[in-house]
Amino acid sequence: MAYNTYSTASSDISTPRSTSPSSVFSGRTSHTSAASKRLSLSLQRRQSAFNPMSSVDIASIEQRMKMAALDGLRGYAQNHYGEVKQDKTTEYIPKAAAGGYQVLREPLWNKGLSFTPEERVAKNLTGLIPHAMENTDTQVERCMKMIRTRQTPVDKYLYLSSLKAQNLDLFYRVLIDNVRDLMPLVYTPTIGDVCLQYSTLYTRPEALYISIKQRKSIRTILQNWPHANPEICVVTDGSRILGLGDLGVNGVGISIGKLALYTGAAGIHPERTLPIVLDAGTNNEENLKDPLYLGLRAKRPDPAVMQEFVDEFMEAAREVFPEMLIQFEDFETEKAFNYLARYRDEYKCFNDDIQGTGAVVLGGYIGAVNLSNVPLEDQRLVFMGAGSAGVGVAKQMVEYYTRRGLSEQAAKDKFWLVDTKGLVTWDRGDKLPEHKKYFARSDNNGHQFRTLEEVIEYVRPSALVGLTATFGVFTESVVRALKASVDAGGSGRRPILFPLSNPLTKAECTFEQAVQWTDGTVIFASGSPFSPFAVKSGDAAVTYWPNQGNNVYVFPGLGLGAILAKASKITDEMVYMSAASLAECLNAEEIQKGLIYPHIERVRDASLVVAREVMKAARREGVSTLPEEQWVEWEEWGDVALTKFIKDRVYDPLKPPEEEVAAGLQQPKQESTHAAEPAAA
Ligand SMILES: NC(=O)C1=CN([C@@H]2O[C@H](COP(=O)(O)OP(=O)(O)OC[C@H]3O[C@@H](n4cnc5c(N)ncnc54)[C@H](O)[C@@H]3O)[C@@H](O)[C@H]2O)C=CC1
Ligand SMILES: CC(=O)C(=O)O
Ligand SMILES: [Mg+2]
Repeated sequence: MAYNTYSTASSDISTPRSTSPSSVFSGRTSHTSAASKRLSLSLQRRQSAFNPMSSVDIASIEQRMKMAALDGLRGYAQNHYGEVKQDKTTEYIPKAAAGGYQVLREPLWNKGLSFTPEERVAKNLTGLIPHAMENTDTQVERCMKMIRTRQTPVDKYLYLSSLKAQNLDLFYRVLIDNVRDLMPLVYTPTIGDVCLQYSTLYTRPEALYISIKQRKSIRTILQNWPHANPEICVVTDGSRILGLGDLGVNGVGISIGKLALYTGAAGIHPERTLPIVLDAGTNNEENLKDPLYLGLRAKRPDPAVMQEFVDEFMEAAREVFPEMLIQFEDFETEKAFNYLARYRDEYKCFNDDIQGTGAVVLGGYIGAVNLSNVPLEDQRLVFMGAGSAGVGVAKQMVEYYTRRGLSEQAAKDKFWLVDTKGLVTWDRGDKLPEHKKYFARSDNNGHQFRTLEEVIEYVRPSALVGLTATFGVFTESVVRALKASVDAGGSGRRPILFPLSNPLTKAECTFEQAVQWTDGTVIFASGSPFSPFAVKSGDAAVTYWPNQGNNVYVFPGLGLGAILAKASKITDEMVYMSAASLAECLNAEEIQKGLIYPHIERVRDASLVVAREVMKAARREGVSTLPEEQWVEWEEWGDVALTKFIKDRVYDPLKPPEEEVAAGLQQPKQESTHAAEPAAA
């Protein structure tokens, strides 16, 4: 019978997971390998026993789904998928197969328990989900309850990851509304643990995994990505993941985590994000020995070979996705600097660890100087760690000083960089790598300073920045010496102390230590979040507020601004403006609390401001390719119009429209209802 016959072309339909048009790894290419053909045949057999729908109808559904996927028309599929005509000649046609089940399996279409009675009927969902119809708040509450019951941060991450695979809108609503609690799970510190165990935790693909062995197929791999026109890609080679070192392919977790924040913290649609890991092997012996390790079991290649691989990737990425912005993430030091220099003028790309971190720390430093009672011109900064982040931050600060009138040399002279061998000087006897030369000191009169204590005694700094990936290097004696060197200038002067390494296990010191060792005078920012710290004094308690100095305050807004401005590249001015605008983002309550970054709950507000100023910088620099008339119009209306333009484009799922809330049509908290009995099933 015709309805029992499945053509190869329609075989995908037999498994809901792989047929959803925008589910990961379904999509435009047909199965070619023998294994997938076998799988597909067995699925056909299984399905033909279960679903006697005609191959014509199935092909037509598949066609519709593919059209929906290719056009990115989610609404098309949602509105029309349930209307697929059924073959009247068949005795029993599972309606769910003609719509409902697919809708529930597709994370971008699934609305959980908030499908209306009408939708349940139209999409053949009746009975496939529990009877209750719930509003967003109730569903968010359930998720938060589930997260709280999970024992470890990794378990909580896994719950969230599973939610993300099932209902994207709900996942992002939960994340956005609970960012203080959940960002530490989807990002640092938990993402560090997830990366360490990625090969064991793996259940499903979430990224593109491009092995150096497949370098001739990079275009095909990119074309296999199921979503059209990604706007932002975070790519890593896993060689320096947070402060955890070379994790090989397991480092892909950081690309996934950063992109969750592009959506959560800046509102870039999740379908427009693309996580990639370039798998060129690993020098991590533990990974190589792990039978479950998912990456290439080989040592990393020569830098020249790696460079060719990355060259090929960049070319292919531009060819397949010409509009896509590429963020380099967590490449080890030399590669980070080399690739940035090599690609920054030719491609739309930036390096988050060098430029994003530079901007976020400068943004915080501007506020910190105001609080420190040490004038900008008197600040002296010691950096512990002279790698991609350390040098990136110091250079961004030099830019700030020169924009305030200092010569480049005078600005540079404010920085003393320290690495594992001590103060970086020209004459300390080792061959300095290229990136350290800019800040190498020559005014040390032949003296070498091997320990941080010696450097502090010599420099008498007002600020100490840690980017070493080494836990505890800011010891009590170091922090007390910093305080003493600041205090020496007069009362009320406060030390700036930024232990910025991630995850928490790599922080140079804790917040509690910083408060205690400076008698509460510290101005503090760390890479991963610490909790506020309360100290009892008599009957009262004083609460100290830490800051999180993490590039999450910059990269989402920088990326969003560059995308919306249709920038052809990322210029220094755009990066600088992300820092300068971040520094302006504090509200009165944050200033009153003595913060230097907005509360993390306001990261989306900050990203919006950063994106706007980045867009304007792109326009000034002549790299925005938006039509001139558009800019003229915005310039007439000022920031209001540009802000509205950005707001209108950000993804803010399951949020009642502002006008409805204002009109009292949507209460902040609604009672759940039960779905009315469907009129027809
Ligand atoms: N808060 C944030 O937003 C960011 C934090 N980071 C963190 O910064 C850390 C470093 O990152 P990268 O600069 O990219 O790494 P990197 O490997 O390029 O640089 C590390 C530097 O620290 C030095 N170092 C290591 N151990 C040391 C020790 N005991 N004493 C003195 N110097 C020491 C090394 O010599 C090197 O100069 C990582 O933990 C990373 O997670 C990086 C980017 C952003
Ligand atoms: C935050 C970040 O980019 C890092 O630790 O590498
Ligand atoms: Mg990073």
